Amino acid sequence: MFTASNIPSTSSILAMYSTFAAAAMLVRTILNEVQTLATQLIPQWLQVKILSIFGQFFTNPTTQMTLFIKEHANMELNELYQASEVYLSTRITSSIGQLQVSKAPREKSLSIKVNRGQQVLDTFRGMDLVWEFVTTETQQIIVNYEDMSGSNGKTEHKSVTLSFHKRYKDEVLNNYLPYVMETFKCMESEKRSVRLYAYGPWGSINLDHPSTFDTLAMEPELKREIMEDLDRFVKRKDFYRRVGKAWKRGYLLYGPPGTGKSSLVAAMANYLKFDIYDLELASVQGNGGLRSLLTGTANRSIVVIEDIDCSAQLQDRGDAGYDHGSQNQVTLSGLLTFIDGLWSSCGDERIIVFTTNHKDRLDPALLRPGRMDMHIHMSYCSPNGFRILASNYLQIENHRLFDEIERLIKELEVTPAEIAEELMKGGDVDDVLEGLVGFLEKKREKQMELLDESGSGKDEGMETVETGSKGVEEKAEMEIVS
Ligand SMILES: Nc1ncnc2c1ncn2[C@@H]1O[C@H](COP(=O)(O)OP(=O)(O)OP(=O)(O)O)[C@@H](O)[C@H]1O
Ligand SMILES: [Mg+2]
Repeated sequence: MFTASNIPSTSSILAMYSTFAAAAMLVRTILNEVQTLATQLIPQWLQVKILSIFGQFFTNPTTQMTLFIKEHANMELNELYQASEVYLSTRITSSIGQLQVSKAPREKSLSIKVNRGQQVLDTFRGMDLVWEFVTTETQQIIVNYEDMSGSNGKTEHKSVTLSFHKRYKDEVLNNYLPYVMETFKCMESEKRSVRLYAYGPWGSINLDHPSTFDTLAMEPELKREIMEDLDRFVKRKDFYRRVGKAWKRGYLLYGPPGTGKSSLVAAMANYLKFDIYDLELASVQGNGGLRSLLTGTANRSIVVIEDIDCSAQLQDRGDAGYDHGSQNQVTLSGLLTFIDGLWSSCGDERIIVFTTNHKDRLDPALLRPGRMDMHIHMSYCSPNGFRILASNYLQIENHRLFDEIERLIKELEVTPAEIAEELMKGGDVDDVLEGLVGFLEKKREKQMELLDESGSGKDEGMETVETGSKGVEEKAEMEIVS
Protein backbone atom coordinates (compact mmCIF):
# COMPACT_ATOMS: atom_id res chain seq x y z
CA MET A 1 0.00 0.00 0.00
CA PHE A 2 1.23 3.43 -0.85
CA THR A 3 0.80 6.09 1.77
CA ALA A 4 0.79 9.72 0.92
CA SER A 5 4.41 9.93 1.91
CA ASN A 6 5.70 6.93 -0.08
CA ILE A 7 3.73 7.46 -3.33
CA PRO A 8 6.48 8.11 -5.88
CA SER A 9 6.22 11.50 -7.47
CA THR A 10 5.55 11.73 -11.24
CA SER A 11 9.05 13.05 -11.81
CA SER A 12 10.64 10.12 -9.97
CA ILE A 13 8.49 7.65 -12.00
CA LEU A 14 9.69 9.32 -15.15
CA ALA A 15 13.29 9.20 -13.94
CA MET A 16 12.96 5.47 -13.12
CA TYR A 17 11.37 4.79 -16.47
CA SER A 18 14.07 6.57 -18.40
CA THR A 19 16.77 4.68 -16.42
CA PHE A 20 15.07 1.39 -17.34
CA ALA A 21 14.74 2.43 -20.97
CA ALA A 22 18.38 3.46 -21.11
CA ALA A 23 19.43 0.16 -19.52
CA ALA A 24 17.27 -1.83 -21.96
CA MET A 25 18.76 0.10 -24.86
CA LEU A 26 22.25 -0.58 -23.55
CA VAL A 27 21.53 -4.30 -23.20
CA ARG A 28 20.10 -4.41 -26.71
CA THR A 29 23.12 -2.58 -28.11
CA ILE A 30 25.48 -4.93 -26.28
CA LEU A 31 23.55 -7.98 -27.57
CA ASN A 32 23.64 -6.62 -31.11
CA GLU A 33 27.37 -6.00 -30.78
CA VAL A 34 27.91 -9.50 -29.41
CA GLN A 35 25.84 -10.93 -32.24
CA THR A 36 27.80 -8.99 -34.86
CA LEU A 37 31.08 -9.94 -33.22
CA ALA A 38 29.98 -13.58 -33.08
CA THR A 39 29.07 -13.59 -36.77
CA GLN A 40 32.47 -12.13 -37.53
CA LEU A 41 34.47 -14.33 -35.17
CA ILE A 42 32.68 -17.66 -35.38
CA PRO A 43 33.46 -19.22 -38.75
CA GLN A 44 30.44 -19.62 -40.97
CA TRP A 45 30.71 -23.41 -40.98
CA LEU A 46 30.41 -23.34 -37.19
CA GLN A 47 27.45 -21.01 -37.38
CA VAL A 48 25.72 -23.44 -39.73
CA LYS A 49 26.55 -26.37 -37.39
CA ILE A 50 25.28 -24.51 -34.34
CA LEU A 51 22.20 -23.50 -36.22
CA SER A 52 21.48 -27.00 -37.46
CA ILE A 53 22.08 -28.62 -34.03
CA PHE A 54 20.48 -26.02 -31.80
CA GLY A 55 18.36 -24.25 -34.34
CA GLN A 56 15.33 -26.29 -33.37
CA PHE A 57 15.59 -25.04 -29.75
CA PHE A 58 16.22 -21.46 -30.62
CA THR A 59 14.12 -21.01 -33.68
CA ASN A 60 10.80 -20.28 -32.32
CA PRO A 61 8.27 -21.31 -34.97
CA THR A 62 6.22 -18.29 -34.07
CA THR A 63 9.08 -15.95 -34.95
CA GLN A 64 10.54 -17.80 -37.97
CA MET A 65 9.15 -17.62 -41.46
CA THR A 66 10.04 -19.98 -44.31
CA LEU A 67 9.45 -19.33 -47.98
CA PHE A 68 9.25 -22.30 -50.35
CA ILE A 69 10.51 -21.64 -53.84
CA LYS A 70 9.64 -24.56 -56.07
CA GLU A 71 11.38 -25.34 -59.37
CA HIS A 72 8.03 -25.33 -61.13
CA ALA A 73 5.00 -23.30 -60.24
CA ASN A 74 1.67 -23.91 -62.00
CA MET A 75 3.55 -26.19 -64.42
CA GLU A 76 5.76 -23.31 -65.48
CA LEU A 77 9.44 -22.93 -64.79
CA ASN A 78 9.83 -20.76 -61.69
CA GLU A 79 12.30 -18.04 -62.56
CA LEU A 80 12.90 -17.32 -58.88
CA TYR A 81 14.14 -20.88 -58.39
CA GLN A 82 16.58 -20.52 -61.28
CA ALA A 83 17.68 -17.19 -59.87
CA SER A 84 18.18 -18.64 -56.37
CA GLU A 85 20.33 -21.44 -57.75
CA VAL A 86 22.55 -19.01 -59.63
CA TYR A 87 22.62 -16.46 -56.78
CA LEU A 88 23.61 -19.06 -54.19
CA SER A 89 26.52 -20.16 -56.33
CA THR A 90 27.95 -16.71 -55.50
CA ARG A 91 27.47 -17.34 -51.78
CA ILE A 92 29.56 -20.48 -51.51
CA THR A 93 31.88 -20.43 -48.51
CA SER A 94 34.08 -23.01 -46.80
CA SER A 95 31.12 -23.84 -44.53
CA ILE A 96 29.40 -25.78 -47.29
CA GLY A 97 30.35 -29.44 -47.26
CA GLN A 98 28.84 -30.62 -50.56
CA LEU A 99 28.97 -28.97 -53.95
CA GLN A 100 28.08 -30.08 -57.45
CA VAL A 101 30.83 -29.31 -59.94
CA SER A 102 30.65 -29.66 -63.70
CA LYS A 103 32.16 -28.30 -66.87
CA ALA A 104 30.63 -28.41 -70.32
CA PRO A 105 32.92 -28.65 -73.36
CA ARG A 106 32.24 -25.13 -74.58
CA GLU A 107 31.92 -23.49 -71.18
CA LYS A 108 35.00 -21.57 -70.16
CA SER A 109 34.83 -22.12 -66.43
CA LEU A 110 33.58 -24.72 -63.97
CA SER A 111 29.97 -24.56 -62.94
CA ILE A 112 29.64 -24.94 -59.17
CA LYS A 113 26.33 -25.41 -57.42
CA VAL A 114 25.29 -26.07 -53.86
CA ASN A 115 24.16 -29.64 -53.34
CA ARG A 116 20.75 -30.40 -51.89
CA GLY A 117 20.49 -30.70 -48.11
CA GLN A 118 23.18 -28.05 -47.69
CA GLN A 119 22.43 -24.84 -45.86
CA VAL A 120 23.75 -21.53 -47.06
CA LEU A 121 23.82 -18.50 -44.78
CA ASP A 122 23.45 -15.05 -46.21
CA THR A 123 23.17 -11.61 -44.65
CA PHE A 124 21.48 -8.64 -46.25
CA ARG A 125 21.05 -5.22 -44.63
CA GLY A 126 21.50 -6.70 -41.17
CA MET A 127 19.12 -9.65 -41.75
CA ASP A 128 20.24 -13.25 -41.35
CA LEU A 129 18.87 -15.59 -43.98
CA VAL A 130 19.18 -19.35 -44.27
CA TRP A 131 18.77 -21.06 -47.64
CA GLU A 132 18.44 -24.78 -48.19
CA PHE A 133 17.96 -26.96 -51.27
CA VAL A 134 15.46 -29.73 -50.75
CA THR A 135 14.00 -32.50 -52.85
CA THR A 136 10.66 -34.13 -52.22
CA GLU A 137 9.16 -37.12 -53.96
CA THR A 138 5.58 -37.86 -54.84
CA GLN A 139 4.25 -41.28 -55.71
CA GLN A 140 2.35 -41.63 -58.95
CA ILE A 141 0.50 -44.50 -60.50
CA ILE A 142 1.27 -44.69 -64.21
CA VAL A 143 -1.40 -46.50 -66.20
CA ASN A 144 -0.44 -48.30 -69.40
CA TYR A 145 -3.56 -47.95 -71.54
CA GLU A 146 -2.60 -50.83 -73.86
CA ASP A 147 -2.91 -53.59 -71.26
CA MET A 148 -4.44 -51.46 -68.48
CA SER A 149 -1.60 -52.42 -66.16
CA GLY A 150 -0.41 -49.96 -63.54
CA SER A 151 3.01 -49.26 -62.16
CA ASN A 152 4.34 -47.06 -59.43
CA GLY A 153 6.43 -44.10 -60.40
CA LYS A 154 8.15 -41.43 -58.37
CA THR A 155 8.44 -37.79 -59.36
CA GLU A 156 11.11 -35.65 -57.81
CA HIS A 157 10.29 -32.04 -56.97
CA LYS A 158 13.15 -29.69 -56.35
CA SER A 159 12.75 -26.60 -54.27
CA VAL A 160 14.73 -24.21 -52.19
CA THR A 161 13.64 -22.85 -48.81
CA LEU A 162 14.48 -19.45 -47.41
CA SER A 163 14.10 -18.90 -43.63
CA PHE A 164 14.37 -15.66 -41.67
CA HIS A 165 12.79 -13.81 -38.77
CA LYS A 166 9.18 -12.90 -39.37
CA ARG A 167 9.83 -9.23 -38.82
CA TYR A 168 11.90 -9.20 -42.03
CA LYS A 169 9.07 -10.46 -44.22
CA ASP A 170 8.49 -7.17 -46.03
CA GLU A 171 12.19 -6.46 -46.41
CA VAL A 172 12.77 -9.95 -47.88
CA LEU A 173 9.85 -9.73 -50.30
CA ASN A 174 10.35 -6.13 -51.34
CA ASN A 175 14.13 -5.84 -51.39
CA TYR A 176 16.03 -9.06 -50.84
CA LEU A 177 14.32 -11.28 -53.44
CA PRO A 178 14.38 -8.52 -56.08
CA TYR A 179 18.10 -8.22 -55.31
CA VAL A 180 18.50 -11.98 -55.88
CA MET A 181 16.67 -11.65 -59.22
CA GLU A 182 18.78 -8.68 -60.21
CA THR A 183 22.03 -10.54 -59.44
CA PHE A 184 20.77 -13.47 -61.50
CA LYS A 185 19.90 -11.25 -64.47
CA CYS A 186 23.31 -9.58 -64.41
CA MET A 187 25.02 -12.94 -64.36
CA GLU A 188 22.83 -14.27 -67.15
CA SER A 189 23.58 -11.32 -69.38
CA GLU A 190 27.28 -11.98 -69.11
CA LYS A 191 26.20 -15.30 -70.30
CA ARG A 192 27.51 -18.76 -70.37
CA SER A 193 27.21 -20.71 -73.60
CA VAL A 194 23.84 -21.47 -75.15
CA ARG A 195 22.02 -24.50 -73.77
CA LEU A 196 20.20 -27.08 -75.80
CA TYR A 197 17.25 -28.87 -74.26
CA ALA A 198 16.06 -32.10 -75.82
CA TYR A 199 12.45 -33.32 -75.52
CA GLY A 200 11.50 -33.15 -71.86
CA PRO A 201 11.14 -33.23 -69.02
CA TRP A 202 13.66 -30.71 -70.18
CA GLY A 203 17.20 -31.76 -69.35
CA SER A 204 19.81 -29.48 -70.78
CA ILE A 205 23.13 -29.98 -72.48
CA ASN A 206 25.34 -27.17 -73.59
CA LEU A 207 24.91 -26.47 -77.22
CA ASP A 208 28.14 -27.63 -78.75
CA HIS A 209 27.21 -26.39 -82.18
CA PRO A 210 29.84 -24.01 -83.49
CA SER A 211 27.52 -22.63 -86.16
CA THR A 212 27.36 -18.84 -86.30
CA PHE A 213 26.19 -16.42 -88.96
CA ASP A 214 29.86 -16.03 -89.96
CA THR A 215 30.28 -19.72 -90.68
CA LEU A 216 26.93 -20.19 -92.47
CA ALA A 217 27.13 -20.60 -96.21
CA MET A 218 24.20 -18.45 -97.28
CA GLU A 219 23.65 -15.47 -99.51
CA PRO A 220 24.98 -12.47 -97.56
CA GLU A 221 21.82 -10.49 -98.20
CA LEU A 222 19.54 -13.20 -96.80
CA LYS A 223 21.84 -13.58 -93.82
CA ARG A 224 21.69 -9.84 -93.15
CA GLU A 225 17.91 -9.81 -93.44
CA ILE A 226 17.58 -12.58 -90.86
CA MET A 227 19.98 -10.91 -88.44
CA GLU A 228 18.16 -7.59 -88.79
CA ASP A 229 14.84 -9.31 -88.22
CA LEU A 230 16.16 -10.91 -85.02
CA ASP A 231 17.63 -7.60 -83.81
CA ARG A 232 14.35 -5.82 -84.46
CA PHE A 233 12.43 -8.53 -82.66
CA VAL A 234 14.44 -8.40 -79.42
CA LYS A 235 14.29 -4.61 -79.32
CA ARG A 236 10.53 -4.42 -79.71
CA LYS A 237 9.10 -5.41 -76.37
CA ASP A 238 7.16 -2.16 -76.03
CA PHE A 239 5.85 -2.37 -79.55
CA TYR A 240 4.46 -5.87 -79.02
CA ARG A 241 2.88 -4.79 -75.74
CA ARG A 242 1.33 -1.70 -77.34
CA VAL A 243 -0.31 -3.60 -80.17
CA GLY A 244 -1.39 -6.39 -77.82
CA LYS A 245 0.50 -9.12 -79.60
CA ALA A 246 2.47 -11.97 -78.07
CA TRP A 247 6.14 -11.10 -78.10
CA LYS A 248 7.05 -14.02 -80.30
CA ARG A 249 8.44 -14.60 -83.74
CA GLY A 250 7.95 -17.66 -85.92
CA TYR A 251 10.32 -18.83 -88.64
CA LEU A 252 9.72 -21.60 -91.13
CA LEU A 253 12.96 -22.96 -92.60
CA TYR A 254 12.54 -25.13 -95.63
CA GLY A 255 14.84 -26.76 -98.15
CA PRO A 256 16.56 -30.04 -98.99
CA PRO A 257 18.57 -32.02 -96.41
CA GLY A 258 22.06 -30.68 -95.74
CA THR A 259 21.39 -27.07 -96.69
CA GLY A 260 21.89 -25.77 -93.16
CA LYS A 261 18.44 -25.51 -91.55
CA SER A 262 19.59 -26.93 -88.23
CA SER A 263 22.83 -24.96 -88.52
CA LEU A 264 20.80 -21.77 -88.98
CA VAL A 265 18.81 -22.50 -85.79
CA ALA A 266 22.10 -22.93 -83.90
CA ALA A 267 23.45 -19.72 -85.45
CA MET A 268 20.31 -17.83 -84.35
CA ALA A 269 20.66 -19.19 -80.80
CA ASN A 270 24.36 -18.34 -80.64
CA TYR A 271 23.66 -14.87 -82.02
CA LEU A 272 20.90 -14.03 -79.52
CA LYS A 273 22.30 -16.17 -76.69
CA PHE A 274 18.92 -17.87 -76.46
CA ASP A 275 18.55 -21.48 -75.32
CA ILE A 276 17.15 -24.02 -77.74
CA TYR A 277 14.34 -26.43 -76.91
CA ASP A 278 14.29 -29.24 -79.43
CA LEU A 279 10.72 -30.49 -79.40
CA GLU A 280 10.01 -33.91 -80.80
CA LEU A 281 6.36 -33.69 -81.54
CA ALA A 282 5.95 -37.42 -82.08
CA SER A 283 6.90 -38.14 -78.45
CA VAL A 284 4.59 -35.58 -76.90
CA GLN A 285 1.63 -37.04 -75.02
CA GLY A 286 -1.42 -35.23 -76.32
CA ASN A 287 -2.28 -31.56 -76.32
CA GLY A 288 -1.99 -31.47 -72.53
CA GLY A 289 1.54 -32.82 -72.75
CA LEU A 290 2.42 -30.20 -75.34
CA ARG A 291 1.01 -27.47 -73.16
CA SER A 292 2.98 -28.50 -70.09
CA LEU A 293 6.18 -28.93 -72.12
CA LEU A 294 5.92 -25.56 -73.77
CA THR A 295 5.01 -23.77 -70.56
CA GLY A 296 8.11 -25.37 -69.04
CA THR A 297 10.40 -23.55 -71.46
CA ALA A 298 12.33 -20.54 -70.23
CA ASN A 299 12.01 -17.00 -71.45
CA ARG A 300 14.49 -15.95 -74.18
CA SER A 301 14.43 -19.30 -75.89
CA ILE A 302 13.95 -20.87 -79.29
CA VAL A 303 11.57 -23.79 -79.55
CA VAL A 304 12.42 -25.79 -82.63
CA ILE A 305 10.27 -28.47 -84.20
CA GLU A 306 12.28 -30.25 -86.87
CA ASP A 307 10.91 -32.06 -89.92
CA ILE A 308 7.42 -30.86 -89.32
CA ASP A 309 6.06 -32.67 -92.39
CA CYS A 310 7.10 -35.98 -90.79
CA SER A 311 5.67 -35.19 -87.36
CA ALA A 312 2.73 -37.30 -86.33
CA GLN A 313 -0.78 -36.16 -87.11
CA LEU A 314 0.15 -32.78 -88.44
CA GLN A 315 -1.73 -33.13 -91.68
CA ASP A 316 -4.69 -34.24 -89.76
CA ARG A 317 -7.06 -31.39 -89.19
CA GLY A 318 -10.61 -32.44 -89.71
CA ASP A 319 -13.14 -30.33 -91.54
CA ALA A 320 -15.18 -30.16 -88.38
CA GLY A 321 -12.73 -27.62 -87.02
CA TYR A 322 -10.23 -28.06 -84.25
CA ASP A 323 -10.41 -31.57 -82.90
CA HIS A 324 -8.78 -32.54 -79.69
CA GLY A 325 -7.09 -35.60 -81.07
CA SER A 326 -6.65 -38.96 -79.46
CA GLN A 327 -5.19 -39.08 -76.02
CA ASN A 328 -1.63 -39.70 -77.13
CA GLN A 329 -1.17 -37.52 -80.15
CA VAL A 330 -0.51 -33.92 -80.71
CA THR A 331 -2.70 -32.44 -83.38
CA LEU A 332 -1.98 -29.50 -85.58
CA SER A 333 -4.88 -27.79 -83.87
CA GLY A 334 -3.19 -28.30 -80.50
CA LEU A 335 -0.02 -26.80 -81.84
CA LEU A 336 -1.59 -23.79 -83.49
CA THR A 337 -3.97 -23.11 -80.64
CA PHE A 338 -1.07 -23.22 -78.27
CA ILE A 339 1.08 -20.84 -80.27
CA ASP A 340 -1.76 -18.40 -80.74
CA GLY A 341 -3.20 -18.62 -77.29
CA LEU A 342 -0.81 -19.47 -74.56
CA TRP A 343 2.13 -17.34 -75.58
CA SER A 344 -0.12 -14.32 -76.08
CA SER A 345 -0.46 -14.06 -72.34
CA CYS A 346 3.12 -14.52 -71.26
CA GLY A 347 4.77 -11.45 -72.74
CA ASP A 348 8.20 -13.02 -72.97
CA GLU A 349 10.66 -13.19 -75.83
CA ARG A 350 9.97 -16.43 -77.67
CA ILE A 351 11.02 -17.72 -81.02
CA ILE A 352 9.53 -20.75 -82.64
CA VAL A 353 11.18 -22.43 -85.62
CA PHE A 354 9.74 -25.14 -87.81
CA THR A 355 11.95 -26.94 -90.29
CA THR A 356 10.86 -29.04 -93.22
CA ASN A 357 12.29 -30.61 -96.35
CA HIS A 358 8.92 -30.34 -98.09
CA LYS A 359 7.11 -27.06 -97.71
CA ASP A 360 4.56 -28.24 -100.26
CA ARG A 361 3.47 -31.08 -97.98
CA LEU A 362 2.54 -28.85 -95.07
CA ASP A 363 -1.00 -28.15 -94.04
CA PRO A 364 -1.93 -24.79 -95.59
CA ALA A 365 -3.10 -23.70 -92.12
CA LEU A 366 0.51 -23.48 -91.10
CA LEU A 367 1.46 -21.35 -94.09
CA ARG A 368 -1.29 -18.81 -93.71
CA PRO A 369 -0.16 -15.26 -92.96
CA GLY A 370 0.16 -14.76 -89.25
CA ARG A 371 1.24 -18.28 -88.42
CA MET A 372 4.92 -17.98 -89.25
CA ASP A 373 6.40 -14.51 -89.61
CA MET A 374 9.17 -15.39 -92.00
CA HIS A 375 9.64 -18.21 -94.49
CA ILE A 376 13.30 -18.86 -95.19
CA HIS A 377 14.35 -20.97 -98.11
CA MET A 378 17.63 -22.80 -97.50
CA SER A 379 18.86 -23.78 -100.89
CA TYR A 380 21.73 -25.51 -102.66
CA CYS A 381 25.20 -24.08 -102.38
CA SER A 382 26.00 -20.97 -104.40
CA PRO A 383 29.47 -19.65 -105.36
CA ASN A 384 29.15 -17.17 -102.47
CA GLY A 385 28.33 -20.01 -100.11
CA PHE A 386 31.31 -21.99 -101.36
CA ARG A 387 33.67 -19.08 -100.63
CA ILE A 388 32.42 -18.91 -97.05
CA LEU A 389 32.99 -22.65 -96.62
CA ALA A 390 36.48 -22.45 -98.16
CA SER A 391 37.36 -19.61 -95.85
CA ASN A 392 36.07 -21.55 -92.80
CA TYR A 393 37.49 -24.95 -93.59
CA LEU A 394 40.72 -24.07 -95.43
CA GLN A 395 41.34 -20.49 -94.33
CA ILE A 396 41.80 -19.36 -97.94
CA GLU A 397 40.13 -16.48 -99.80
CA ASN A 398 41.25 -17.47 -103.30
CA HIS A 399 42.81 -20.28 -105.32
CA ARG A 400 43.47 -21.14 -108.96
CA LEU A 401 40.70 -23.81 -108.81
CA PHE A 402 38.01 -21.45 -107.51
CA ASP A 403 36.75 -20.47 -110.99
CA GLU A 404 36.30 -24.06 -112.06
CA ILE A 405 34.63 -25.04 -108.78
CA GLU A 406 32.26 -22.07 -108.93
CA ARG A 407 31.31 -22.87 -112.53
CA LEU A 408 30.44 -26.46 -111.52
CA ILE A 409 28.51 -25.29 -108.45
CA LYS A 410 26.37 -22.99 -110.59
CA GLU A 411 25.43 -25.89 -112.84
CA LEU A 412 24.73 -28.35 -110.04
CA GLU A 413 22.45 -28.98 -107.13
CA VAL A 414 25.02 -29.61 -104.45
CA THR A 415 24.39 -28.98 -100.76
CA PRO A 416 26.71 -27.06 -98.43
CA ALA A 417 26.88 -30.27 -96.35
CA GLU A 418 28.32 -32.20 -99.30
CA ILE A 419 30.91 -29.51 -99.99
CA ALA A 420 31.79 -29.23 -96.30
CA GLU A 421 32.40 -32.97 -96.19
CA GLU A 422 34.84 -32.74 -99.12
CA LEU A 423 36.63 -29.77 -97.57
CA MET A 424 37.15 -31.69 -94.34
CA LYS A 425 39.16 -34.40 -96.05
CA GLY A 426 42.84 -34.39 -95.13
CA GLY A 427 45.77 -33.28 -97.26
CA ASP A 428 47.02 -29.89 -98.43
CA VAL A 429 44.77 -27.25 -99.96
CA ASP A 430 45.55 -28.29 -103.56
CA ASP A 431 44.66 -31.92 -102.85
CA VAL A 432 41.44 -31.00 -101.10
CA LEU A 433 40.25 -28.66 -103.86
CA GLU A 434 41.20 -31.12 -106.58
CA GLY A 435 39.23 -33.73 -104.64
CA LEU A 436 36.28 -31.35 -104.61
CA VAL A 437 36.51 -30.79 -108.39
CA GLY A 438 36.53 -34.58 -108.88
CA PHE A 439 33.50 -34.94 -106.59
CA LEU A 440 31.55 -32.21 -108.40
CA GLU A 441 32.35 -33.69 -111.84
CA LYS A 442 31.14 -37.10 -110.75
CA LYS A 443 27.99 -35.54 -109.36
CA ARG A 444 27.39 -33.73 -112.65
CA GLU A 445 27.67 -37.01 -114.55
CA LYS A 446 25.14 -38.64 -112.21
CA GLN A 447 22.70 -35.76 -112.50
CA MET A 448 22.98 -35.88 -116.33
CA GLU A 449 22.23 -39.62 -116.26
CA LEU A 450 19.20 -39.06 -114.03
CA LEU A 451 17.93 -36.29 -116.29
CA ASP A 452 18.25 -38.61 -119.33
CA GLU A 453 16.34 -41.33 -117.47
CA SER A 454 13.55 -39.05 -116.39
CA GLY A 455 13.43 -37.50 -119.85
CA SER A 456 12.77 -40.96 -121.30
CA GLY A 457 10.02 -41.51 -118.75
CA LYS A 458 11.80 -44.28 -116.85
CA ASP A 459 11.39 -42.75 -113.43
CA GLU A 460 7.98 -41.21 -113.16
CA GLY A 461 8.21 -41.07 -109.37
CA MET A 462 11.34 -38.98 -109.23
CA GLU A 463 11.03 -36.07 -106.90
CA THR A 464 11.17 -32.63 -108.36
CA VAL A 465 13.65 -30.42 -106.64
CA GLU A 466 13.01 -26.84 -105.73
CA THR A 467 15.50 -24.52 -107.30
CA GLY A 468 16.18 -20.87 -107.54
CA SER A 469 13.12 -19.60 -105.71
CA LYS A 470 13.63 -16.36 -103.93
CA GLY A 471 15.24 -16.72 -100.56
CA VAL A 472 12.77 -14.99 -98.30
CA GLU A 473 9.05 -14.71 -98.57
CA GLU A 474 7.76 -12.32 -96.02
CA LYS A 475 4.18 -12.71 -95.09
CA ALA A 476 1.66 -9.98 -94.39
CA GLU A 477 2.37 -10.46 -90.69
CA MET A 478 5.95 -9.40 -91.19
CA GLU A 479 4.86 -6.23 -92.95
CA ILE A 480 2.57 -5.25 -90.10
CA VAL A 481 5.28 -5.80 -87.54
CA SER A 482 8.06 -4.05 -89.40
N1 LIG B 1 24.54 -23.45 -95.13
C1 LIG B 1 25.53 -24.10 -94.50
N2 LIG B 1 26.62 -23.42 -94.06
C2 LIG B 1 27.60 -24.06 -93.42
N3 LIG B 1 27.59 -25.38 -93.19
C3 LIG B 1 26.55 -26.10 -93.59
C4 LIG B 1 25.46 -25.48 -94.27
N4 LIG B 1 24.56 -26.44 -94.56
C5 LIG B 1 25.06 -27.57 -94.09
N5 LIG B 1 26.25 -27.40 -93.53
C6 LIG B 1 27.09 -28.44 -92.92
O1 LIG B 1 26.41 -29.67 -93.05
C7 LIG B 1 26.01 -30.21 -91.79
C8 LIG B 1 24.54 -30.64 -91.86
O2 LIG B 1 23.73 -29.49 -92.05
P1 LIG B 1 22.35 -29.24 -91.27
O3 LIG B 1 22.15 -30.31 -90.27
O4 LIG B 1 22.34 -27.85 -90.80
O5 LIG B 1 21.36 -29.42 -92.48
P2 LIG B 1 19.76 -29.47 -92.47
O6 LIG B 1 19.31 -28.56 -93.55
O7 LIG B 1 19.27 -29.24 -91.11
O8 LIG B 1 19.50 -30.95 -92.92
P3 LIG B 1 18.22 -31.89 -92.60
O9 LIG B 1 17.11 -31.44 -93.47
O10 LIG B 1 18.71 -33.25 -92.96
O11 LIG B 1 17.93 -31.75 -91.14
C9 LIG B 1 26.23 -29.10 -90.80
O12 LIG B 1 26.65 -29.58 -89.56
C10 LIG B 1 27.30 -28.25 -91.44
O13 LIG B 1 28.57 -28.78 -91.13
MG1 LIG C 1 18.26 -30.45 -89.74
